[in-house]
Amino acid sequence: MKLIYQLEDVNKTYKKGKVVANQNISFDVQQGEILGLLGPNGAGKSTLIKQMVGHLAPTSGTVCYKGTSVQTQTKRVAQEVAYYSQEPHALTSLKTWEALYFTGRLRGLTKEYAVKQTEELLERFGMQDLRHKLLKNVSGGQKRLIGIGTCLIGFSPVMILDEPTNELDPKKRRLVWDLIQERNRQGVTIILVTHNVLEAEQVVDRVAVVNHGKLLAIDHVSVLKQRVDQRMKLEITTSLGESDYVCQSLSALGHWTQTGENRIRALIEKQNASYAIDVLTNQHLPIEEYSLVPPNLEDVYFHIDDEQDRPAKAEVV
Ligand SMILES: Nc1ncnc2c1ncn2[C@@H]1O[C@H](COP(=O)(O)OP(=O)(O)OP(=O)(O)O)[C@@H](O)[C@H]1O
Repeated sequence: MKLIYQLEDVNKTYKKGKVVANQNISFDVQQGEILGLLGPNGAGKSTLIKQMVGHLAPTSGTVCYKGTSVQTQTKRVAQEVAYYSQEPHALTSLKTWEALYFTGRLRGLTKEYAVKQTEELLERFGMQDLRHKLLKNVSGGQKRLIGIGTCLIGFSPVMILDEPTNELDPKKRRLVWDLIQERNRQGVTIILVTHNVLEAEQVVDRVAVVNHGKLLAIDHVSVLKQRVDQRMKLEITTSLGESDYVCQSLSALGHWTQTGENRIRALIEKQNASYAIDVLTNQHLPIEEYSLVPPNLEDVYFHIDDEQDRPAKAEVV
C-alpha cells in the first residue's frame, strides 16, 4: 500500500508559541483510504490539515506528501490535493456554473469535459436553475455544495475536506457522503474533518481522534469500537432540573456526561446492565425515559476523550 501522507512529530503554535494548536502528531495516510479526523471545537484539526495542504508550515516536525516535504512542493500538492476549507471560498463573485467550470479547466480538463462535469454536478446538487446566480447570492448550504463540487471536479487523486456536511440538510448531507464514497471507490484518497460522527461512521475506514492538539487515537472504526465492546450506553431523560440529582444517585454506575438540558449518558459495563435496570425501575428516581443500547462511534469518541481527561478514575460499580 502506497503512503500518501506521512506526518512526523508535527507541532504547530500560534502567537509566538502562546497558542499550542498541534503537539507531536505522527500518523500516515494510505492511498485509497478515507480517514476521518474527529475532535471538539478548537482541537487542532483545521490547523493540521492546513499543514497537509501547505497553507501553514509546521513549527517543528515534518509533513510529507508522497515522500517529500509539503513545504518544498506546495505547487504539486495544490495540483494534486483538492482542499475544501471551512472559510468561504474566493470564488463568490462567480456564477455557480463558472465556479465549477473554471476550477475544472484549471485542473486541466478540456472545455467539453469541464462542461460535462459541471452539468453533472449541478444536476446532482439540484442546482441547475441556479446556474446563473452569483455564488454570493445563493444560500449557505448551496455555497457549500458548490465548494464540494470544486473539489470533485477534475478528479484530483486526493481530497481534503474540512467539515463537508456542515450547514447541509439531511438529504444533501446524504448526497455529499454518497459523492465522497463514489470518489473513494474510484481510488481517491480522502481525509475529512467532521462533527457528524454518526454519519461518518458509515463512510470512513479509519478515524483519528484529536483533542487539545494531540492525537489521542488512530485506527479502524471496528478496532476503536473494541475499546467499548464490553460496555453499553445508558441514556436517560430526567425530569426538568433533576439531572444533577440523577447523576449523583447513579454515580456508582459510571461517568455521566450531560448531553442536553435533561439528558445524561454513561457507558456502563455490560455485566452491570441488569443491575442498572433494577436501580432505574425500583429507586423512584425522577426519570422520564431511558435507553440501553450498544455504543456507536460517537460514544467511542467521547470515551477516548474522557479517558484522556480522567486517566486514573475507575468506571466500574
Ligand atoms: N490563526 C490563528 N491564530 C491564533 N490561534 C489560532 C489560529 N487558528 C487557530 N488558532 C487556535 O488554535 C487552536 C486549534 O484551532 P483549530 O482551528 O485548528 O481547531 P479545530 O479543531 O479545527 O476547531 P473547529 O472544530 O472549531 O473548527 C485553537 O485554540 C484556536 O483558537
